[in-house]
Amino acid sequence: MASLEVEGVTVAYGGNLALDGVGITAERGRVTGLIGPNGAGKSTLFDVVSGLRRPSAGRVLMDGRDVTRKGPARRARHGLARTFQRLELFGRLSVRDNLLVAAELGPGRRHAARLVEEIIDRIGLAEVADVLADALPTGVARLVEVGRALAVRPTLLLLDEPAAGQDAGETERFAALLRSLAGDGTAVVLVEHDMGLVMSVCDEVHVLDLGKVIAAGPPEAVRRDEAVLAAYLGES
Ligand SMILES: Nc1ncnc2c1ncn2[C@@H]1O[C@H](COP(=O)(O)OP(=O)(O)OP(=O)(O)O)[C@@H](O)[C@H]1O
Repeated sequence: MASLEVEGVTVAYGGNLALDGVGITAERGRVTGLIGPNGAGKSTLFDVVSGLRRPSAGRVLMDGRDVTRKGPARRARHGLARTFQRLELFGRLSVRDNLLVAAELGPGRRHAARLVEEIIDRIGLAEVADVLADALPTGVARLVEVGRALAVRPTLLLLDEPAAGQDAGETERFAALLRSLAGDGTAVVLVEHDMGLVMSVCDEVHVLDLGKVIAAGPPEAVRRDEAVLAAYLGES
């Protein structure tokens, strides 16, 4: 059973259809890419999956259970965590405390301090653990967001442009982290504009354009798909 199933999801902003009958799935142990030109509907789909926006049609299932009418807190308790395209860290807290706040809310709360140190090691944040989040370069702040999402021990992890602002070395380490999270059995869904990263880490890619899924499959098939090439060529 898929960790995440989205079926026929439609969202309109006024008269503009941001999502039009969208269906995607994500499995545990796999990295699923969600790509598409600017304005395709990727962040809106994350909002629907995480419970921040109610679709006008369609369903969201987590581990086979219909959560379409459940709020974000219920979905989080069921194992969902996400990061945001716009950074949402507590700027006046250190990196360690940002992680701790999340860990104390999650299923690992009784061992929160230890869990946080494990995440700091795993993501390579030891050097900045005591730095205030406001003082971090964007690429590092995005890693801290990922760390904060991990602090609730998610089974379904939605990452919205996590590699933006990272240099080539950071992106390479980040790719290894994504593979290792999938290796732990997490279902990772990745929205990302860095095509090199998407193509190298994803097991499967779904392509959105103007609110519709125009292609889905293994990265090497999707990158040759004519509808996908046309959608990206049309991007100004
Ligand atoms: N709050 C909103 N009110 C009205 N329209 C919105 C709102 N949020 C998004 N939209 C519109 O919905 C469509 C999908 O936007 P969305 O942000 O989901 O796309 P995206 O694929 O995440 O884009 P990007 O890659 O630029 O982040 C776009 O046409 C956008 O202008």
